[in-house]
Amino acid sequence: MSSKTLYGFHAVTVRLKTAPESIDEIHLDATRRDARMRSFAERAREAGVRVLESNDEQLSRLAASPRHQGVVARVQPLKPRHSLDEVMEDVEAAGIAPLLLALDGVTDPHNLGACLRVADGAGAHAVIAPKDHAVGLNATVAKVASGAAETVPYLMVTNLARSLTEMKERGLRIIGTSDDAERTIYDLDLSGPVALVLGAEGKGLRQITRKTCDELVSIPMAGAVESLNVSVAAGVCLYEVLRQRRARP
Ligand SMILES: C[S@@+](CC[C@H](N)C(=O)[O-])C[C@H]1O[C@@H](n2cnc3c(N)ncnc32)[C@H](O)[C@@H]1O
Repeated sequence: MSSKTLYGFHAVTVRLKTAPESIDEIHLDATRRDARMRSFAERAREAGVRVLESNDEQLSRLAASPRHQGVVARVQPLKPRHSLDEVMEDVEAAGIAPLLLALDGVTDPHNLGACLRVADGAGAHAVIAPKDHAVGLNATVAKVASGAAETVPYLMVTNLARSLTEMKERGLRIIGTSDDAERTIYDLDLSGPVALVLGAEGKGLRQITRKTCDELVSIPMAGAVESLNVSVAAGVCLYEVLRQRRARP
């Protein structure tokens, strides 16, 4: 298996915590010797990972980005993410209501990274996207996700509408989001099994996706702009689910 690069303090820390055996080596900026960096290097060595010192230029080259925060790791790709079946089995075994986030064609790696980060924060069990119309996991996504690309399964499916229908058959309520919907996310009881569906940056939800949803809801917009960034909208909706579930355990 060929190695790939992971960079950024949080992204590499999470990989070190969850799958240290997948890290070939970690390159650290030799000029950054603060306590956080020293303890990070110590943890990596304790986990049996080779730690090398590099300069800023080498790190930028390795990461193919100047935003490496002094930490670049060469890692083996993790085993392919779980299938929807595996995710649902885990969730059902844990006896909790599933919370999934479907992204209908998000193409910007920063948006996907931010969606994964907020999905992790709100306790979502997976993020689902169509294979053909969406950005895959890459180094930018992993960096922006701050470790969440390692913790939240990102399932790329052949046919999103079919996968949403399968979720429906498993008892999930499929809630699409669109700024033109009459009901708002605050009008729904979200304590049961739920999949939230968000649309692409420019086009929003595709027609076929809209039709597959059980209902469509909006997030109220009190100012002049019509819509929110997709990751912000994901945050509002996911945290409304979390708020309701915490209020009604
Ligand atoms: C930038 S918006 C796309 C706007 C696009 N012009 C449209 O027609 O939907 C990306 C996605 O974020 C979600 N979103 C953004 N603002 C929203 C709002 N006020 N209410 C509901 N969903 C919203 C929707 O899922 C939307 O498809």
